[in-house]
Amino acid sequence: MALLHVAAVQAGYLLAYLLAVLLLLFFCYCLYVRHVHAKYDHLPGPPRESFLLGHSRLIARESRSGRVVHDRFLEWAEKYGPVYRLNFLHYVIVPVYDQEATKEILMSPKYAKDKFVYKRLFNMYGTRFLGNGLVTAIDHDLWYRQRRIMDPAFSSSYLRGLMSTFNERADRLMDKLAELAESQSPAMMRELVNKVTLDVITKVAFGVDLDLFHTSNSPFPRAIERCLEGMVHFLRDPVFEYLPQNRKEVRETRKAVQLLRETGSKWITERKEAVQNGEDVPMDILTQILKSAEENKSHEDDWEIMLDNFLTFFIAGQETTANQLAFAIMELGRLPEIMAKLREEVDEVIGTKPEVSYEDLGNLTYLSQVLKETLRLYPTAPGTTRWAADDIVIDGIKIPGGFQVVVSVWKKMVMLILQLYLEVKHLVFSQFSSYVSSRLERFFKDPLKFDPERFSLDAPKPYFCYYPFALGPRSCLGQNFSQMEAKVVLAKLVQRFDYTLLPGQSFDILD
Ligand code: HEM
Repeated sequence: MALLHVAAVQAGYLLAYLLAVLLLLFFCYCLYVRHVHAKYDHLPGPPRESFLLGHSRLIARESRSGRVVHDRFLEWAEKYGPVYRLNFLHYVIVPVYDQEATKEILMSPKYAKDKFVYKRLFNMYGTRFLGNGLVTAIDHDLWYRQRRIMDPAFSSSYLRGLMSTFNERADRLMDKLAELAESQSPAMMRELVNKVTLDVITKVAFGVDLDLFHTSNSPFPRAIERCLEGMVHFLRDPVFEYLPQNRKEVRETRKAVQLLRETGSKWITERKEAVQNGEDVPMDILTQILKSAEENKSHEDDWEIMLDNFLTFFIAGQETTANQLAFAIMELGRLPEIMAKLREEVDEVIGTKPEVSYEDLGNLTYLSQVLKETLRLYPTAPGTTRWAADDIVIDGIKIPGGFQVVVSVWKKMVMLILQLYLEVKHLVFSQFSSYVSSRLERFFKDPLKFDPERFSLDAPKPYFCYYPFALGPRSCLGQNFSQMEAKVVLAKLVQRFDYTLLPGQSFDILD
């Protein structure tokens, strides 16, 4: 009994010690956050809602309410100028809308992608998601090796060879639209262009014909949508996954990621076997993904990295172009004069030809302008972020660089030596929103007006304020691919159909 009493007293002391240490650590952390605030509070910015959570609850609220979070960033950019700050714990986010700083940061490999956003996408809700794939790789060497191997699959000579696939997949959409027109049924264009771009990417990237216009139960469109929605909530709302009302969404998102990774595993295995059996395989993205793993033999994680890239192309290569097409179709439906001008060009360049050729693409200049203007108002991948390691001056304001401290504390406690390594990473990162930049009056006059003339050949080129494909070494690898595909689809649509938008629908952007 006495022994038990002693043990209980000792356990009580231990708990008290532990609590005291935890309180001390929390106190030190709060001091640290205070120090970070003091260091960056000379930057203008909206008032913090909370000492520790900074602006994150406001952003999460905005996201949950269904409003476009970027509109809030736009308001702040208009109010606080080309550089301001936002806080979350010990992180400082610095949105940048200064052209020279945009040029310096995005064009230089010195500024790596930041860990706060991109490391977070390594796993989503505990399941490996984009891992160390091309979009999310932070380590320069790992990224560079992959990019160098992937480049040939996006060279102009390779892309030229994809014209027949672009035409053929676009024709499937035209056949479907003809069917709908015949029966006078409405066409849900966002859904339909999604099918085209998914059909295209799976065919040209992985050699698989999903034929979504004739397959009604493919799980892939929904899985991709689920991943993208999940990604938005996961990035914006740190507590999203812990709220009971979100359990179903979290579970479905995990399942969607698993489905895509399992599909990747299956298709990669089949391709590997085909290569081993000496079969002829296309020099497509899947072949390049296998090559990058071969060159990377020392990397124990190569299978997982192949899957990371499989997911990266499956997702990055599809929805962005589909949404660009959907927005372009919407604007053309709303603006008959622009549609008439485009039709004139398409009639002149394509006429009644059944195929759009590679040479035709260069002559469809007004169509290029329409597509560029679409991405100005509706950038379908709205931004990027970079880690600012060193001090930088933006618009005359000095912004101290991020630094990393490693604090080592060791303490003797109840017969145990507890060594506690506490790594406190203080990250400052610059955020570039193409959505905000393109909607600022100081860069684009009358910014909400859809006007393709902004991109006519004799108009001044936007100077580091228009970057729907990002800029510099980490810019979009699929830019030319996507714009060739978009041009073929839109040219064929305009060549073959007149359309009007159904009345009563909303033109609001879904974030
Ligand atoms: C309208 C269509 C598209 C838009 C607006 C777009 C936009 C972007 C943006 C903004 C980035 C930078 C992302 C970041 O920094 O986080 C990016 C990266 C990337 N995109 Fe695209 N993209 C489009 C289509 C495509 C397509 C069709 C593919 C592939 C077939 C693709 C493959 C990639 C890859 C691999 C990267 C990572 C590049 C790197 O870091 O080396 N994209 N894209």
